[in-house]
Amino acid sequence: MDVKKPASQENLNGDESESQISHLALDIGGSLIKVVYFLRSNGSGGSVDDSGKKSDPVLEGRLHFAKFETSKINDCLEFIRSKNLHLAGFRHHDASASDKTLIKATGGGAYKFADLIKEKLGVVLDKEDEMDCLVTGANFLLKAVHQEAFTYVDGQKEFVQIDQNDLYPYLLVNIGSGVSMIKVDGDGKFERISGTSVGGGTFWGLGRLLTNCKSFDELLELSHQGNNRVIDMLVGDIYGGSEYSKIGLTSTNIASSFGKAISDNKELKDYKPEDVARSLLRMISNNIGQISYLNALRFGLKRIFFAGFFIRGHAYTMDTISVAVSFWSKGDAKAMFLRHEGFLGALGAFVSYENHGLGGLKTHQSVQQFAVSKTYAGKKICCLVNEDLNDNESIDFGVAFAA
Ligand SMILES: Nc1ncnc2c1ncn2[C@@H]1O[C@H](COP(=O)(O)OP(=O)(O)O)[C@@H](O)[C@H]1O
Ligand SMILES: CC(C)(COP(=O)(O)O)[C@@H](O)C(=O)NCCC(=O)O
Repeated sequence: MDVKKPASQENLNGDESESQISHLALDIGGSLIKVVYFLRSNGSGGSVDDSGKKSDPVLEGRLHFAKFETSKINDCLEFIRSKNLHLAGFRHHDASASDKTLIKATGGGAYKFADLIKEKLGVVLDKEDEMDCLVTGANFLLKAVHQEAFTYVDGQKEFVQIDQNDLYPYLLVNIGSGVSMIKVDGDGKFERISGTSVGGGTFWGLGRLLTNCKSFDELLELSHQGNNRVIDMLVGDIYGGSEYSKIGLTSTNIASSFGKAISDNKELKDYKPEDVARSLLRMISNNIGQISYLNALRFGLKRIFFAGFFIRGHAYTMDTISVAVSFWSKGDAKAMFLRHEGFLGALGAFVSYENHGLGGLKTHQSVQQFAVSKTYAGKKICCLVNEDLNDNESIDFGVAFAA
């Protein structure tokens, strides 16, 4: 596709000045809309010539992350409009009117809400395949961002050093509303090998019905305080307090999630919402961990990276998934998590701007000791991330406009 200069460099009047805005990418999922946008630092980069090429190849700035509930898409569109981010797209050569500004977008909502977004923001969504974007985003993070992946064992988070020459193959498990399991063999080389509809949407949907929680965070917080043993039937409950060691089950292993509810002669109201939330979270996390391991086993994959906003960096979720993977693999396989867990698709869509000649990505960091220099998608990327990144709000970045 031929590209004119970025629309962001024309007629901006809003919050973010013309000199600051670069690209915007969206991932509109079943539950959440993920927004990634780049704001360049004041004064960074050089001038843009008539053909849209930058004389200085690198713009320095920050990559920002935001998310909104998909059901509140209007809030998201208002956010984009208030920051004038919608002007940060690109245009076809033949575009004559402003409604031809294109914004990279992925996820089912890129189809579902295309007309609404065109009507409200006057931009056209340039759709990228969701699985492509998840893999591109994962590879990008794993290769270019320092301390992105970590294990979570016995309450301890440990960052994993990624050896770029020994990254593939791996299993990517994206736990969004539903769950996709993707075998990744390289940049752009992958196969979606499995999935399950019992995912984040199930936890939030069932949890809402069972506990009357008003928000996902409330449900998660509630689960933190609960005790699943009140509702789950343990091996010991069946075996009179004993373990069933012959088949590797301890007395405290869950024999049947929610199983106690069949014999307790209780109504839902007799259970504490926190115990229900805990059992539900454990059941779903455990199930995903187990299915993931079985799929890893099918293809002999040792590394499993879990992503998606279901995880939310939540200790109990990560612990349950880790234990499930470790239990079923007898310690052979390891669950790993990503700091930017929910933004893989949006990052993948962002990275795809470079396929249109609109700026290869160069990430870079100002703290020299954490500098890494990677080849990503055939391009050299130097990446640095602020060590003070604590709530995944931004990464220091450089964007190079195509030569
Ligand atoms: N604020 C939130 N509102 C709703 N769901 C949330 C929230 N935070 C985390 N979640 C969880 O994350 C899931 C969505 O994850 P995500 O990776 O964004 O998938 P999708 O692309 O399907 O929206 C939800 O189903 C829910 O389990
Ligand atoms: C259809 C989806 C790819 C959509 O992605 P999402 O919005 O859930 O992130 C995902 O929900 C999924 O993989 N569901 C599982 C379907 C299945 O394999 O049974």
